[in-house]
Parts: sequence; structure tokens; C-alpha cells
Amino acid sequence: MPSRGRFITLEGGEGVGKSTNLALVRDHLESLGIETITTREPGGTPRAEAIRELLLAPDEAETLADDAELLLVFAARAQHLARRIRPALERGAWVVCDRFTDATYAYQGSARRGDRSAIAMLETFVQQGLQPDLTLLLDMPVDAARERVTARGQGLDRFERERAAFFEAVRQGYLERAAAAPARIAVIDAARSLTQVQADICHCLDQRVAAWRS
Ligand SMILES: Nc1ncnc2c1ncn2[C@@H]1O[C@H](COP(=O)(O)OP(=O)(O)O)[C@@H](O)[C@H]1O
Ligand SMILES: Cc1cn([C@H]2C[C@H](O)[C@@H](COP(=O)(O)OP(=O)(O)O)O2)c(=O)[nH]c1=O
Repeated sequence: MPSRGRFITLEGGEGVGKSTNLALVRDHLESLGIETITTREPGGTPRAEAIRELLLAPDEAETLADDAELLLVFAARAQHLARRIRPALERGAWVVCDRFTDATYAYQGSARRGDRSAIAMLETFVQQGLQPDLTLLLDMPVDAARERVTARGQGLDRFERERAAFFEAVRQGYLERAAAAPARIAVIDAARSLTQVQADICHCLDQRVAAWRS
């Protein structure tokens, strides 16, 4: 029976560099001899990706109710945990996920002003105690991250169409999560060059891997 794999998440607002650094984290872990898979939320399995489409489609004829948004996020997560994340962890692989439940607290909690006790209840029900072992929170000022999203040049999804105050609330929500869980959440200054950001991420990973192996 292999020992359970580790669960690492990448968090932060739009444009901070999560997708860019996901492959780096995987490659770095693989270079240490660790079998690693990458995935993302909302999504990560075909059915969970279908729920992602519902969440990201811009509001046109019908706006998405906040409670429905929260439940869809957790429905996608339940499927992702059952069919992809838990099976990988159980066979001993490490899982690196672009966003997880800290995003729900930041977006549906802080930015949408949702009921935190409802989020906590769903978290307990869906995760059954499973939490990330390490979260890399990529943090940078909202305006600069927004410029990166614009430069990326894709169409804007339902969240990316929100106003600056929404993204500011997301950022503060994440920083509050980090302050409350400093042992799990490492805050990385994502405003710097990619080389500097990646050096920090690798350093952080090396420290954690050494601690987990000792
Ligand atoms: N440290 C960095 N400095 C400058 N540009 C960056 C940096 N990190 C990522 N980018 C660029 O910013 C854009 C957004 O990055 P991305 O990884 O898609 O962010 P996210 O997944 O967090 O939304 C991409 O075009 C990416 O190439
Ligand atoms: C995981 C998760 C994502 N989201 C939102 C945040 C993102 O705007 C959106 C899609 O995530 P993502 O594709 O990671 O956005 P980006 O690459 O632009 O940073 O889903 C939530 O609102 N709650 C959640 O729990």
C-alpha cells in the first residue's frame, strides 16, 4: 500500500500566474522523483468541466443566482474529488490543483458576500476532512494583474467581467485566509518577474518536501 500523496493548491486572483506556474510545480516535483498530476477547479473531470462551463458562461438571458453559483462550485468539487483527486492521492501520486476551496471563500464568501457558515458546511460535507497540505497564494495588486489578463487576449468570462471592487475583495479574502492559516498557505509576491516568482516557488516546495520526508 503506497503512502497517500500530497495535495498542493495554487491560489490567487485572475492573471497572477497560477496556470503559468502549475507546470513548473509539477516539473519540479517530478525532478525530485515524485509522481505528480495537475488539475484545476472548477473542473478537472469531464462532468466537472461541464459544470465549469455553466459557471463561466457570461450572464445573458438569465443571471446566475449566488446560491446556485456556490452549489455548482461544490458540485464540481465533489465530482473532482471522487473521480480524480482522491483516487490519485490514494495510489500515492501528488496532486497539484489550480484553485480549490480557498477560492470559494475568496469569491463566493468575500467578493459575493456569501454566508461563510454555508461555505464551511459544504466544505465539511464534500471534503470529509480533506484539506490541501500546501497552498501557494500568488498575490499582487489587482490593477497589474488585470493588465496581464487583458494582455493574455482571451475573451472575458463571467467572473472576469466583474468590477475592480470585486477583485479587491477577492484579494483581501485570500490574504485573510493566509493570515488565518500561515502554516498551510505560503504567500508569494507574484508582481515580480517570472524568474523571481519561480525561484520562490521552488524554494518553498524544497522546504516542504524536506520537512515531509524527515
Ligand atoms: N511573473 C510574471 N510576470 C509577467 N507576466 C506573467 C508572470 N506570470 C504570468 N505572466 C503572464 O500573465 C498572464 C496571466 O498568467 P496566467 O498564468 O494565465 O494567470 P492565472 O492562471 O493566474 O489567471 C499570462 O499571459 C502569463 O504569461
Ligand atoms: C475554484 C473556484 C473558482 N471560482 C472562479 C474564479 C475564476 O474567476 C473562475 C475560473 O477560474 P480560473 O480559470 O482559474 O481563472 P483565471 O485563470 O482567469 O484566474 O472560477 C470561484 O468563483 N469559486 C471557486 O471555488
